Amino acid sequence: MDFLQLPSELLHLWHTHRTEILLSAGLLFAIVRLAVHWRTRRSREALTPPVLSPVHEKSLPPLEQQLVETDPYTDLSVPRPPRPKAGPKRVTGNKKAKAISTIKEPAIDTIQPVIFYYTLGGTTKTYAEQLASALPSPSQQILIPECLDLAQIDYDDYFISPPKPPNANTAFLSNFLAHLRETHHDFRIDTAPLAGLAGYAVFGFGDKRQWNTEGEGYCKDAVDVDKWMARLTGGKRGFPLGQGDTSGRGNVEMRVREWTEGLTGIMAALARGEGLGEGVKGSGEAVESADEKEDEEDSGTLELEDGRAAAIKSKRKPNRRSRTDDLEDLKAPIPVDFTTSRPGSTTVPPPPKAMVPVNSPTYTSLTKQGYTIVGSHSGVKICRWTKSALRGRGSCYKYSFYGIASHLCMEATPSLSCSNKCVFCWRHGTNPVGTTWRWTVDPPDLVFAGMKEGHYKKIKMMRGVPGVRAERFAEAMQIRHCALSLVGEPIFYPHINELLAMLHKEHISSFLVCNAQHPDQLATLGPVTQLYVSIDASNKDSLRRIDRPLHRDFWERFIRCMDIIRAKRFTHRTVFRLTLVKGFNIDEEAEGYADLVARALPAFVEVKGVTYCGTSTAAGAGLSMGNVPFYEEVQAFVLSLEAALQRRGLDYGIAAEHAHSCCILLADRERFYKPSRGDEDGGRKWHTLIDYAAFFRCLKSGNAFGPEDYVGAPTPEWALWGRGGFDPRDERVDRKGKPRVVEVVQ
Ligand SMILES: Cc1cc2nc3c(=O)[nH]c(=O)nc-3n(C[C@H](O)[C@H](O)[C@H](O)COP(=O)(O)O)c2cc1C
Ligand code: SF4
Repeated sequence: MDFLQLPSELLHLWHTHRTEILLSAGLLFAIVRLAVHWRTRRSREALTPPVLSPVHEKSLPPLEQQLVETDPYTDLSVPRPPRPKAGPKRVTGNKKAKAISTIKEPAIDTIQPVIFYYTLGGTTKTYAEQLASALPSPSQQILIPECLDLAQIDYDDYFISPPKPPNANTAFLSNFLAHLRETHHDFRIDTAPLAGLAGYAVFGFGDKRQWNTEGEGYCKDAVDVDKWMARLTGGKRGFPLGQGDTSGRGNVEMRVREWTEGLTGIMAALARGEGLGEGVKGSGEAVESADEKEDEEDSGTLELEDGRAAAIKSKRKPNRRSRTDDLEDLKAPIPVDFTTSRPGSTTVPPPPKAMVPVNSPTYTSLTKQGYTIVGSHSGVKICRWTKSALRGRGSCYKYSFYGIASHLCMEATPSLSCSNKCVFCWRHGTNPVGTTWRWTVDPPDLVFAGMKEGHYKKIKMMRGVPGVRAERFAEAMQIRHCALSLVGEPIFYPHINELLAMLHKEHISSFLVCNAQHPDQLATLGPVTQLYVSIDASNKDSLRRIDRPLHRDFWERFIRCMDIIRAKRFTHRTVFRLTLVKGFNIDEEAEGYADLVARALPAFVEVKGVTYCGTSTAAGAGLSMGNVPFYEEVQAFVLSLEAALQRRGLDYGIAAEHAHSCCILLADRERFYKPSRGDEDGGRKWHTLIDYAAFFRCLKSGNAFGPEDYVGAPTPEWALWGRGGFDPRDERVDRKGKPRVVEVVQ
């Protein structure tokens, strides 16, 4: 063969045989290759024909027919419409978003699973063989799995690329990785030459005694193989990377089982013709997307170039109102009190209607923002921290303060409607408002079931996202915490107590946030794991300016709520949540906040810098980036609040911080700074974590109980005031997904 023709020959060969290269995956560990036979049965040749087998150029469809958009929801079995005849160029419709991959997936007829492994000591081989026998029993669609030792095969037969591996054992793996990398970068070969595969998944075995965290190299090669396979397949990650610790300290058998079950599920879905399912494809991009732009309860902070942290919400384009905007929204800014009807009024209230009707602009808008609307008035959405935790990149501040693992947390609300129009709320123009419940009411079991369904569906969509770990993914399929906040006012929902009881019955903890505008509902609220009340200002004028409440008697309602919180302090774990907005509610208000604390005596006071939402409503309220406090300013405020409390004889101390979220926690020292249970001589420590199991035990007992009965382990060292609050076991990344050094806030 003319050497100069080699590149074009290789390219030619690739285009001829790409369709026969079926499933792949695996390494060190195991990559599952699912071979694909075309529905047309035109080319039922050998899986990996010899490199120099005859080329039938015309048997390939034209290249453009292989190109489709990478819409995970695209039904790939639907044929493309015929190309229109050539004519004058006409530009119609919207510009399409850039697709991740442009290679058409074939309709799957049969699946040939192939397990590749690489082993030094034999462990991986044993697991690979176990996996082969655990996969679905062979059928017409799923064939007997092949188990291949990467040291024995020719890469070119499976992972197209020129270099051959040497025989040396230890160098083998890095050669394999180099092979994958070179294939990806080889200009003669498509950047995603394995895109014809049905999918792949990788499992790595590591040893945590020596390589404790991923940062230190735990399962490093598997992480790399997973990344390269994502690129070579154009994002065909079938299941998140699995990892097993063979040191004897981790439950490796369980990890393998979870991963195998996940893989089996995907293969079954492929066999049913559902492809890799709904979700975001593993992009395998060099810069992985850590840039979650959507809004969520605790949107993160941006680190500024000078090292300072500020709670900044990425700027979003203001929502343009359509002419058909929901009437609720148009009414919203006008403070109308529906609760105090004039005596003798003859107005007949209109019949109840759905709060968020399916065909309303509000529904469309919320859905576009990523909310799943449940029934007619509830919503669920996975927050960015849940996504971040699934990828081992850190949980929200509630993990540092109270032990909430974000990947186990569901963020939901049973009432999308609220009675305030807070200036910093990023849902303006989308959520309905009102002062009384005047909508149809969905039963709590429907609300609960819908929330769970919506949440799990969204979690499943994370399956192919780069960096998601199989272990966390499997754990996330069991909700453990529920943050009832999101948008709206949860205690507005007439069956809130029943809903809470349903959560607790399934051992899902509840954090409920209310806006201190519904004293009657607050007074009758049943058990909640942690009860928050938003304290957005320390005096009437400031509250009016910030929260823009719809109730005329908003201040009286607020004060009544303070007294109820005080009365509940021995039955509920109460928390004041302060959101600091520079120029609105910080300056000289520490004394006012201290008075409110003295009145309500909450167990905890969380102080958080506002996140800027950049909406027109916020701008209209005079809010700009200048209103976002720097972390140093939040720190200074907390110190002055602590001093103001001390002056009132209140023993609150600064317990913990999460600098990344611009959030600091004060706690009642008398109740939560004490020796650990069973270690009375160990000295006093902050105990802000929650013992969730104890909470459910208390509930089950049927006896009266209080916050002291479910105090958890001491607050972790890294979360204490002055330590920053980022779990060192998680990898910290910047917005481009690059590793970042954790800085300590002094
Ligand atoms: C030469 C060598 C290098 C290793 N490097 C890593 C590593 O970088 N990260 C890790 O988590 N484990 C590492 N390990 C531990 C292995 O991944 C672990 O012991 C695994 O169970 C070995 O599987 P095997 O018996 O199939 O070879 C290494 C082991 C050997 C022998
Ligand atoms: S508590 Fe849950 S919903 Fe709230 S930020 Fe944390 S993970 Fe997200």
